[in-house]
Amino acid sequence: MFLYNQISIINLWANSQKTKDILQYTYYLYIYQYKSIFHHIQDIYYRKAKEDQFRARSAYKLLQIDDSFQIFRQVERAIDLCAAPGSWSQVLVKKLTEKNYLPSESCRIVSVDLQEMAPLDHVTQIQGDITKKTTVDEILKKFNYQRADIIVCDGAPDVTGFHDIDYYIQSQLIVAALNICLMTLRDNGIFVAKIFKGSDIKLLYSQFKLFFNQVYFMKPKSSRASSVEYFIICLQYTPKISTLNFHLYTFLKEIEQAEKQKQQEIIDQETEKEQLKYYKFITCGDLSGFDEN
Ligand SMILES: C[S@@+](CC[C@H](N)C(=O)[O-])C[C@H]1O[C@@H](n2cnc3c(N)ncnc32)[C@H](O)[C@@H]1O
Repeated sequence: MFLYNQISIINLWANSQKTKDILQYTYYLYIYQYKSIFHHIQDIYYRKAKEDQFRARSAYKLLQIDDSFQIFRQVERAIDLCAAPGSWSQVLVKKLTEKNYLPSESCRIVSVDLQEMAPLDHVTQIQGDITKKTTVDEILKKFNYQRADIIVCDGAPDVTGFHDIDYYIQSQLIVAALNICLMTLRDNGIFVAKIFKGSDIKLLYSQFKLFFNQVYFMKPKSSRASSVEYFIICLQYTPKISTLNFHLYTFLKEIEQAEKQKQQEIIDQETEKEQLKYYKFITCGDLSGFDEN
């Protein structure tokens, strides 16, 4: 009886604990939703984007970068990397239209993203990964092998919450974007990309300085103060050295890969040989009646 009472008290306590947990969870969910709705209502750029029919408030970041650096002064062909949902592409369309470079029969804006993006007039879309060489080939094909005047990249990985991993993936996107520049950007072209605060700014500066005459960092005022994002703005691309560097880099990489492959083949052959080795069968146990020959 005593034991039964104890069990029912524990059950009662556990049930009340569960209800408490559920109530607490619902409360947090409610606060979270309320906060994010409130955040949007408060956010002037969110409202402005709705009014100006931009697909995302990020459009203003690119517009503000342009206000400071006049990045669209001589732009006829543009590449938007990591473009979805497409507000930067909308800015590109707007800027090229102002200069009467659009509409045109030939392709002038190419946008790439892993995700499918709703169609946009004057924008040629590629659904692909910017870290893949095939994507670069596709971009070049769309431009009929002509080079771009500007490349923008607002790439951001799906944040895992593990800072090191997030920074690493973000930096890989920048490396991929830079590789695309090396293969598709014209002499004196412009490159703009999102970076994360906490990235090694000095290192980034010196690396990009190898390829561009001018390198700047900026946080547009439409970028939330709480966000870790910054932008790198690179002007006057100087392909002479960089293309050579890049070819040298790919050449060395190819050699490295070929060597790795060769080593792997040798290892595979060795293992296969080991496995095929003939082992003499030795019987064990009572061998008194056994004649080997
Ligand atoms: C912040 S959003 C870009 C917003 C966009 N600039 C705009 O204004 O609408 C980041 C995008 O990066 C894309 N992305 C992340 N990794 C990528 C990759 N490896 N290749 C292509 N796109 C990638 C994501 O799919 C996502 O749509």
